Amino acid sequence: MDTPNIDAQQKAGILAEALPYIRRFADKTIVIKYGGNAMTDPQLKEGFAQDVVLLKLVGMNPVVVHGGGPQINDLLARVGKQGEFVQGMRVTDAETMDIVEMVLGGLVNKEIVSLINKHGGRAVGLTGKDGDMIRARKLYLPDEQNDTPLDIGQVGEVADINPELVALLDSGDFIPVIAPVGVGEQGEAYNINADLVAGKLAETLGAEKLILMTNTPGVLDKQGNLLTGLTPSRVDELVADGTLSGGMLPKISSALDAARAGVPSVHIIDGRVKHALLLEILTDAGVGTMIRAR
Ligand SMILES: Nc1ncnc2c1ncn2[C@@H]1O[C@H](COP(=O)(O)OP(=O)(O)O)[C@@H](O)[C@H]1O
Ligand SMILES: CC(=O)N[C@@H](CCC(=O)OP(=O)(O)O)C(=O)O
Repeated sequence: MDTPNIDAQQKAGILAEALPYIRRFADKTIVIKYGGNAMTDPQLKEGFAQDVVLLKLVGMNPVVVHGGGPQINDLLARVGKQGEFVQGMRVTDAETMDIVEMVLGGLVNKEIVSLINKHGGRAVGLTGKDGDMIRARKLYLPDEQNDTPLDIGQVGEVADINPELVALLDSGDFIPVIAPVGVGEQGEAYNINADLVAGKLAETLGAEKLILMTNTPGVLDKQGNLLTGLTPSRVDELVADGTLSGGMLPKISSALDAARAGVPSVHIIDGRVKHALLLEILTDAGVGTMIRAR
């Protein structure tokens, strides 16, 4: 009889170790935010799609919300415009909004859908306009120097999410892939930061986990060391002393809101690590930063 080599035995052992996690998360919803910065390497993108398909096949309900900030910047540059951000949010005039919608709802969304489907999943791509799913209102940013809030154009915050469409897709074994474009009362489009959509969606769907995949090992302190766990008071300190800035601001705020709203586990992880999703969900190897409600 052939003795399986150690490599195969190790693989079998690893698969067996995943069993308790598979049982624990069966039928549970996992909202995965796939950041534009984490989707640069073709091999990593393939790995991401494989992981999502695997999670679905073992009985979980992965729901993907994607970003696409760098991809929007690329198309803006091609039409001679430079992306501008305030407090981690893109200043969005009418022309920029068209490009945001084209890139997020078109290029990026369909690329992720195709990748998942190539690996045997049944992904369906949507924006928040589909089925009137993500209703938005205009977002005004606080201005520290002034009492008047800042107007950064067609940028929205989530007013309300209708979970019916996602539930319908889940029940049909489809994998929803959602672009963060919201719809206003008059049918107008709003550009919403993808972290905010993912957090609200996790809350609305009663998700078991919210995973925000980005391009850093997690939240880092001033010296660049990984902070593996964060409480709201620690986050306040890190914002106040400037340790958290740019795109990390909406991310952490969305993560905290979701944790406080009862999402049991909220993580910011490094999407540049191969199979980061499987490591996070199916092993003890904690990767990244866990955000706690208290
Ligand atoms: N303390 C911090 N720890 C980690 N990243 C930080 C921190 N402060 C700011 N950042 C920035 O936040 C970025 C992640 O946010 P963002 O660029 O919006 O990525 P994504 O496309 O994944 O949403 C990091 O690449 C980093 O430049
Ligand atoms: C208002 C706002 O900033 N919207 C984002 C939406 C995309 C996004 O969030 O992409 P990442 O996750 O890759 O950063 C933007 O226009 O870049």
